[in-house]
Amino acid sequence: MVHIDKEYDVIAIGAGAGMVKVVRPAFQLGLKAAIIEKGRFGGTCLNRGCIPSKMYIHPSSVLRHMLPDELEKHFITLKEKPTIDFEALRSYVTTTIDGTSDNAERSIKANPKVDEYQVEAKFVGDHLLQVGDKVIKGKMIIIAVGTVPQIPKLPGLEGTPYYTSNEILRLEKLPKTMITIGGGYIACELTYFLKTVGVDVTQLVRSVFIRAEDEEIQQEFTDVYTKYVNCKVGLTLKRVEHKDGMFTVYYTPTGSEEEVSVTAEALFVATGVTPPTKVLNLESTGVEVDQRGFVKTDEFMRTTAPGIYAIGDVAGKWLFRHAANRDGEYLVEHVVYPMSQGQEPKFDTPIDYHAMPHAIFSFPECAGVGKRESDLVKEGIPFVAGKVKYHNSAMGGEAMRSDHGTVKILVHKETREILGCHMLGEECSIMIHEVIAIINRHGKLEDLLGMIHIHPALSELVRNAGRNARDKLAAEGIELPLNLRWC
Ligand SMILES: Cc1cc2nc3c(=O)[nH]c(=O)nc-3n(C[C@H](O)[C@H](O)[C@H](O)COP(=O)(O)OP(=O)(O)OC[C@H]3O[C@@H](n4cnc5c(N)ncnc54)[C@H](O)[C@@H]3O)c2cc1C
Ligand SMILES: NC(=O)c1ccc[n+]([C@@H]2O[C@H](COP(=O)([O-])OP(=O)(O)OC[C@H]3O[C@@H](n4cnc5c(N)ncnc54)[C@H](O)[C@@H]3O)[C@@H](O)[C@H]2O)c1
Repeated sequence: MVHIDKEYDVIAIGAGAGMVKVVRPAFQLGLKAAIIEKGRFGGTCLNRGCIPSKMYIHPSSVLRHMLPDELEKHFITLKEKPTIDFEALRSYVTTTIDGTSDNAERSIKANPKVDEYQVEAKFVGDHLLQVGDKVIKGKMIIIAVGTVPQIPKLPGLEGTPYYTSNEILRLEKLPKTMITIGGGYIACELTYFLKTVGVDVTQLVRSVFIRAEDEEIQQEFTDVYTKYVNCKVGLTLKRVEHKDGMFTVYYTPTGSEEEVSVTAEALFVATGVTPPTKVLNLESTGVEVDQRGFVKTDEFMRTTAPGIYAIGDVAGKWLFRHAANRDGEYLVEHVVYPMSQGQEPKFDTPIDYHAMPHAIFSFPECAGVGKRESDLVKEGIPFVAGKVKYHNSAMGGEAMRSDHGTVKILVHKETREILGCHMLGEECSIMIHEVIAIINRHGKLEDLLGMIHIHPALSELVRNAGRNARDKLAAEGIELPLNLRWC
């Protein structure tokens, strides 16, 4: 018989979304709650993810706008080459994120309504967790342990001082030269930042960039990105050598047997993420994981063990902070709040991810929501794709003089429901939001075109893509409601 030191209504493992989105509302609703966190409060997003990366990327974008080509376009000359004080920026980033994390932890420590265990948790039974020398029990347990960098089995790599995003976001000094491995979100965002602040980077991409993106956007991203960053695309990595402080990565280009290599001072490995579920000792519970170690959950975030839930990255569905947040909000509405009222969980409406958006904060920037063109083709849904280029708008063209950028909007041919939208170009992570609102409400083309768009804001591009979809519907002889024809 296991001795139980303390019992709770709600316990979350992981102080990212688990803390802010579940444990905090739980104790605010009067439930007995505990948080277990082995590292810093705030999880990946605050300490080594979204926040520090954007704190580096934004100044990089300011600097990129000062590149001679950009300035000449707007008839500006700069007498001296702009430089970035990396040490000052690094210090600002580190102090800000560490301060926010420390404050969050301090406020939890000072709060008598919640217990904090600063250890690595592991299960010792379905509702039992070992936290240091104590065993605690939770009626409801939320696994919110996120993901960690995944390292490929590449001969010669293990034991070398390569960087992952964790180290890149804490760099004390910029390397002069660097090799990046990977073509996903992390590789493209952080390599963009490093290249812009002056690191001579070569990026090695196995097959394609940002593979989950709508194909057309992916192609334009590749065209623009590879003009900005030196990339080798389409290859098989062979091995890594670390000698005299230098990394050499050997690879064969696709279709060739000949081994080639690239050498640099630093190596950045950005080849995906993996869930840290092995240490959780899930074998002592009924919680099952899939082949990659992600916790299996249903559409109510229930694991295969009653009363145990998984949210965020570890559930392997959507690996975004805004997704983890929504998972937490859903659990509070459907399980935590009813529990605080002495009621059973409400498993009536599954979580709705159909309007899950994303953005890639690289150069170029991309954003999307809903179905891709290839999804609609595969699903046999009749649609038209309304498209517009940035330069075909007053702001994107005449004012900003954009040489790239697209907005594409996918509309159901019969119902005119907006099914997806994909963008590439300046500020598209902001522009996408009007379409998120429409898709979220299963809105139609007339909902977009009926809105008055501010002239000549960049958002007119979204409307113009909608107009293009309308014209395509009309060209196919599809009868349109009167209010659509002149918008
Ligand atoms: C470089 C980078 C940039 C990113 N940029 C963005 C972005 O711009 N926008 C976006 O939406 N997403 C971004 N992401 C992804 C985002 O960070 C994650 O989707 C999000 O943080 C997941 O939240 P989570 O709560 O599921 O897990 P996490 O935030 O990872 O939190 C999990 C916590 O659990 C703790 N933990 C793990 N195992 C245990 C254990 N056994 N016991 C106790 N504690 C444990 C960890 O220490 C961690 O603090 C980025 C990620 C990276 C790496
Ligand atoms: N802006 C954002 O929202 C944002 C930013 C960063 C990260 N994230 C999240 O973090 C997750 C992880 O990002 P990521 O970039 O690590 O993963 P990813 O899955 O986006 O990209 C991984 C890349 O590594 C490559 N790769 C994998 N194994 C390889 C191997 N053995 N050899 C060569 N290349 C290999 C893949 O082909 C791919 O290009 C993303 O899925 C995303 O959801 C989001």
